[in-house]
Amino acid sequence: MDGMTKEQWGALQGDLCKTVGQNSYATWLEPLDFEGTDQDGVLRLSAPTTFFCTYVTQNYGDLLLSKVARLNPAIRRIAISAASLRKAPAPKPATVEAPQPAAPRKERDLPGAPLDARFTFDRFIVGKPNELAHAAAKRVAEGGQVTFNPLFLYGGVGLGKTHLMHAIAWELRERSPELSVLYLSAEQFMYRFVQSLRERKMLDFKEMFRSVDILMVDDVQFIAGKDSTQEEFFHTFNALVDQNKQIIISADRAPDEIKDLENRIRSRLQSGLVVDLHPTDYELRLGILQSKVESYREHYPRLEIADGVLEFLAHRISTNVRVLEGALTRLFAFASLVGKPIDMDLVQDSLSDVLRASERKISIDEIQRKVAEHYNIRLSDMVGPKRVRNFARPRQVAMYLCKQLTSRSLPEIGRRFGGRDHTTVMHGVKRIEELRQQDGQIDEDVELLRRALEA
Ligand SMILES: Nc1ncnc2c1ncn2[C@@H]1O[C@H](COP(=O)(O)OP(=O)(O)OP(=O)(O)O)[C@@H](O)[C@H]1O
Repeated sequence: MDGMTKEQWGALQGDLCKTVGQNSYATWLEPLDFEGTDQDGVLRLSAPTTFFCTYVTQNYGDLLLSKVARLNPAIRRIAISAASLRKAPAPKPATVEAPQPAAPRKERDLPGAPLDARFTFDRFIVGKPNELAHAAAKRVAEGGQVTFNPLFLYGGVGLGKTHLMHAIAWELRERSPELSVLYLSAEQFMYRFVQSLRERKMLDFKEMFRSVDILMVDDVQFIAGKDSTQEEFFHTFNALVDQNKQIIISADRAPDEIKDLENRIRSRLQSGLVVDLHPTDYELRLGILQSKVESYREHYPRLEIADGVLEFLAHRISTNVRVLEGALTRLFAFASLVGKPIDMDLVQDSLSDVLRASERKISIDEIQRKVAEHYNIRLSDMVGPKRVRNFARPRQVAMYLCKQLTSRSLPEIGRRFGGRDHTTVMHGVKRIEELRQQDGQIDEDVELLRRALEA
């Protein structure tokens, strides 16, 4: 059997990304370079650093080997070495070995997608924005009589739809191993369907989909505009509902907002329970970060996180949870690579791109106006020279919020406050930080203003 080619390695990338998720892929797998294969079935990869090699081998070695071996059974081992050391004498590459002889892989007979081991209910943090979706998912996972069919979960990118679906599947598998649970994406459904048409195996396809006890289809918006796939999906759907089998669907929007979806499918999708995952709020983001830190401790037991770092990330990265997780992964990796604690300096160094991309578009003007309004003072007094307490305190609050909510530098903020020096801004920011600890009223004011500005 021939060795693996660079093209084959390239062709695996999409699949790897899907399996481990965009962030982990971009952090750990995308930087791997294909180096070649040896006669004795060793696939050689290189990574940027030694730490990287060890980390990837320990955490992704088995996954890589199983994917590679499936594509090319001649590969029995993967060796990852650091690119910078490759030419140096004999650094032992981190390796992962296939069991000898390779145990025959037990293929599942259902064509579902693999479930992510991390996506369980235990690891799903519940907050106001997702409590309804979580409760509905939990109810379905408890099995028993089918009460709402289908369960339709929807929400924006990275808010936990796939996590909840996998969690349902894990729990059902554990509670009722006899049930056949099929989880797949709408894209895979279409792929199977087209393949069966091409291979003239439609009967097998229909039989297989109609024989499952629980069908879960992720990202159903994908079939919009794909007429024959919709048609087949509709029949599958009806057949299962008729047999009182549970269906769980997810999408990035509500059924009536999915364009190019046949009306009969739309109304079918709406006929059960439709629940949405709302955008995360600060408390939920902080909870998720705290729980992720706990799970990272297994890999990085000695890393310290300075006070305020998680709070800062939860404030600043509000787009989606995936980005939040990616930021934390990068911070931990960076800190352990450079051997430094995780503090605000490290955050600024290692996450500048993420922070820029997720920066709120809150302007200094807006902050000044809101704060002046809140304290009932004129805008001109906020930026004017008067130093009386009535103006100075709101001015400091506004400076503090400018520092927290925009990426403007201290000198720039100073200029916008009537040409003040950056040390004045720094002093103002510090003062408010102290007052927030000592004075409940100020703390409440600042929090209220922050929420109003972010709303
Ligand atoms: N409430 C939560 N608690 C813990 N982790 C969460 C939570 N919500 C989302 N996540 C994590 O965020 C990441 C993205 O979630 P997931 O893949 O489920 O998003 P999605 O809604 O399916 O997004 P997409 O629309 O891109 O498919 C996952 O790693 C998931 O574990």
